[in-house]
Amino acid sequence: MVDRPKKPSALATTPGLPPQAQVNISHSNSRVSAVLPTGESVEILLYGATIISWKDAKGNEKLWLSEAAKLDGSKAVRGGVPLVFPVFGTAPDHAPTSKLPQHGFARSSRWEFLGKSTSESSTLSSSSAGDDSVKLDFGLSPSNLSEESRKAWPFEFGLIYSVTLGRESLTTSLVVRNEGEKAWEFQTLMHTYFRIKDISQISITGLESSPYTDKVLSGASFTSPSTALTLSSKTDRVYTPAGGPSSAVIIKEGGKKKFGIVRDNMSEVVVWNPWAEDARGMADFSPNEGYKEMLCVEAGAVKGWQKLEQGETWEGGQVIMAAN
Ligand SMILES: O=P(O)(O)OC[C@H]1O[C@H](O)[C@H](O)[C@@H](O)[C@@H]1O
Repeated sequence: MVDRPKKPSALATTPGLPPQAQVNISHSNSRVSAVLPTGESVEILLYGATIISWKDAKGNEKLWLSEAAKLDGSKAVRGGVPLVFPVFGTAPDHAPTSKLPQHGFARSSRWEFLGKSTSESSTLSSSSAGDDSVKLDFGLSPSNLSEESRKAWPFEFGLIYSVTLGRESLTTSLVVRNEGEKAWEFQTLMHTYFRIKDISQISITGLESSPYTDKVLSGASFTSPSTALTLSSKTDRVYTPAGGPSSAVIIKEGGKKKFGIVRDNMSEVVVWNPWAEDARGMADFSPNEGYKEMLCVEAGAVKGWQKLEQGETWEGGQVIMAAN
């Protein structure tokens, strides 16, 4: 063998290049995951562009995912962050969306992965700074829909859903565009299942003195008290926070801040926990006692309808901050 004393010792790495976010496509091209150089990670199913995992640098999972969730594209995912579009729940009285299944088709259609972009920390001078965040873009258009969904909602649209993993935050944002000539209306919601330790220790602030409808009480309207919200039975409420469409909602556990949610152009916040009986009634909800370890706080635009004329665009989203 020829001796090469000056042989490069590490062809695989480029000296001087700061650490990069890693993006992987796996499970026969059906999942996209990203890991920051500091260890935070996110995993997204192309089915529904559903975020199924978000972990901090220590590997602690922030989202609740049912042990019986279907991850094979046969059913909307029970857990993580399913995306609701173009209807929240069902809307039998709204003719254009009346034929759609509960929560629409976005969570049960296969999206396209459009690619990633990264951004570095603000300490630009430091050459050792690595990627501080990674943004993954997903797209959905009529050509991705099943024939059934196409028939049920025959409008021309384009969606771009961006999931940005940061050091301490996860940002989800949606751009909705009317690509056709006819105007149409939609609702949307980011159905986040937060992982918690004990529902009895949870309090939520940011929803005080705010109008809400209670789906447990046949959609009756109320104004919430000026105190934090706690949960002790089945809860399914649609709040319009008095602080406006970008006011923060804070989830505390045992009095300590656990998550903060800041919305952009999302006027409503849905709070849902099925509690014991309904959890048992859902075939894909496991374990039965899992309702104690999850809480859905969902940012959405779900009261009334967002109307888009030809060529118009709507944009909205949320930033979720996780405390350690
Ligand atoms: O069972 P799903 O279709 O996933 O819906 C789960 C829940 O979503 C939202 O939180 C609604 O407000 C609830 O009424 C519904 O039960």
